[in-house]
Amino acid sequence: MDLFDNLKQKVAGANKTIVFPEGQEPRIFRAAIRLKNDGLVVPILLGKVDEIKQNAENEGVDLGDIELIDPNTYPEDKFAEMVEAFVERRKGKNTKEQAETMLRDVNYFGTMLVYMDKADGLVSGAIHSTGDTVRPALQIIKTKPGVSRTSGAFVMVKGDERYLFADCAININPGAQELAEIAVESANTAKIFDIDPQVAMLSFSTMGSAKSDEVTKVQEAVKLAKELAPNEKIDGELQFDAAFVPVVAKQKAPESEVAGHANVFVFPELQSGNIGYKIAQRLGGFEAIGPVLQGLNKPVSDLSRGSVEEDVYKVAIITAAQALM
Ligand SMILES: CC(C)(COP(=O)(O)OP(=O)(O)OC[C@H]1O[C@@H](n2cnc3c(N)ncnc32)[C@H](O)[C@@H]1OP(=O)(O)O)[C@@H](O)C(=O)NCCC(=O)NCCS
Ligand SMILES: CC(=O)OP(=O)(O)O
Repeated sequence: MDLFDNLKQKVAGANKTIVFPEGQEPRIFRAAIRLKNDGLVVPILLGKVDEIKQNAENEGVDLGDIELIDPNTYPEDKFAEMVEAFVERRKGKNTKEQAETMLRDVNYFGTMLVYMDKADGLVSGAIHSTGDTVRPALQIIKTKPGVSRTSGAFVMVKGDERYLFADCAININPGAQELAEIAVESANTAKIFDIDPQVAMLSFSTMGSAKSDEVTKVQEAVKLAKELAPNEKIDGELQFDAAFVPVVAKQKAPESEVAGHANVFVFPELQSGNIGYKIAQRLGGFEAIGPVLQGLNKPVSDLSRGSVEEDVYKVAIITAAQALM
């Protein structure tokens, strides 16, 4: 079955509420209306209500009874409750005065709706940078027990081919422990997409063919990942060709059970991860859906600012599916 038909079946009728902080943006409200009409999620749009309505009218879109919330005109008693919950969660890191300012920001406000169980997930980043989109989630939603760093995965789709790439979005230069966690979380994320994970930890070296601190980091991460998840198929360090091409794998890594047929690719740091996914997308013709944030207590998804309505639609479906887990 098509990947998204399968995910749609999972979320249909579950009525998961997804908050979209960039409600005035046509790609967002168009996707939100489709998601609502298709019975896949219950959307909430944030922003200046008049602006959202005007933009929708300009685009010839009927918003119907979709919920619109402006953080600046949110009822005072509810806002005070949110401020209190935020200050409590931040445990002395932000004052009440800071909270009152921060929570007028749509990303902080939307993230608090998720934290306070008024929404099941959040999708943002069509206009905002990744930092502005995810920082509230890192500070408020936080990582699950046993996970120290959240990371961002893309599901890469072309025809029947599907792969998972990570971390393409968050950790600029992860250490070995963080990289190991990214590998384990990526294996878990792959299962959402019915990928039976075979995780390759990528490098410019295959099984010791080069020596450098960068390679040693990946080797250590492989060892730690195998200890963290002994039942997962995780191996490395592998160059991409050794990870992906059976004939190259035979030559470079004949002992590896992952080499030659990896489907989850863990990049050694963010430069290669972000560049790598965009090359596969723009030159390789793969659809890149994400980044899906892994390892958070509740689902929050970033979008590339280059995303189109269809990407928003699909990322929201994934976010709703994560909320069901
Ligand atoms: C994600 C990112 C914005 C966080 O940077 P930052 O806000 O400067 O982070 P800080 O170190 O100030 O940490 C802010 C909070 O987030 C937490 N945090 C930071 N990175 C985290 C991670 N990967 N996982 C979990 N928590 C994290 C910190 O612990 C801190 O929490 P606290 O306020 O409760 O103490 C930064 O790592 C970044 O810019 N990454 C690259 C994003 C990007 O441009 N990607 C390419 C496009 S997708
Ligand atoms: C994921 C990503 O690269 O996001 P953006 O294109 O918005 O920087």
